[in-house]
Amino acid sequence: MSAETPVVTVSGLVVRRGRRTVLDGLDLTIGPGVTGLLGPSGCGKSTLMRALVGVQRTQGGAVDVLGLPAGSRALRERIGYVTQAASVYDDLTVTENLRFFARVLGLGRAEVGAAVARVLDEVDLAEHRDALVGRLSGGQRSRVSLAVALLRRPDLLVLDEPTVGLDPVLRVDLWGLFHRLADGGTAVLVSSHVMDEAERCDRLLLMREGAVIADETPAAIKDAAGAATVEEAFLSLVGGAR
Ligand SMILES: Nc1ncnc2c1ncn2[C@@H]1O[C@H](COP(=O)(O)OP(=O)(O)OP(=O)(O)O)[C@@H](O)[C@H]1O
Repeated sequence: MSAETPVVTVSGLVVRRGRRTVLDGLDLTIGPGVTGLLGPSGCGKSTLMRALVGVQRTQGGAVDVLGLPAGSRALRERIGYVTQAASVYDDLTVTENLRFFARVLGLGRAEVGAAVARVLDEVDLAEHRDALVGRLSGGQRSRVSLAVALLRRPDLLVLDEPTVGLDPVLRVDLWGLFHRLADGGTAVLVSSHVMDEAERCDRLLLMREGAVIADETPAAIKDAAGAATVEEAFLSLVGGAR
């Protein structure tokens, strides 16, 4: 996929959840590399991610992913999605979890061993392969969920706040991993409400109340606002929008 081809195109997206219009005519594109989706709690990041992976009912507009409408069957194996909720089994080992999910995801018996070995290596968990997931640290558990999402070598990886609750060292490790995956050709979309993580993204989408208020590299966002940090830039953009 060329650098110019958007991996995701969202046009005029409207999503209501309950009585609230969470996204009201949202337009954006997402390209290759690591894109950060940042904004305050409740601004609609998870809702947008759900729409991209095709699990969110929408009331208008269009979402295209890898050239297909979001939710298309053909996209299932091309998108990896890690939610905030734990999705792996505590009473199974890392390898048992991965082998189980590999089969659920439809990998052939002959492919499972190689796929499990590859993802263990990618998320740097090979030495914990026989540990029960329930005995792992928070950061290691997040990496098991991530490993599950990598089993099918996704073209797009959607990660909803993957660094929540992790200590700074683990967060840095995880961002290193996102960039390695992006270098390998997987477009990575990561949400966070921690503004200092923004600096680690190739590109940022800053959201506020269901709208994108900036869509640029971290450096360009800071330059435009004359700010030293993305957090300062965000606050100045929010101030300007009032
Ligand atoms: N199941 C639901 N039913 C009704 N409203 C919902 C539901 N889930 C979320 N919302 C509302 O939709 C809005 C956007 O929520 P969303 O989870 O997309 O935000 P977010 O930016 O991901 O927040 P956070 O950073 O806290 O995860 C919020 O106002 C929330 O209250």
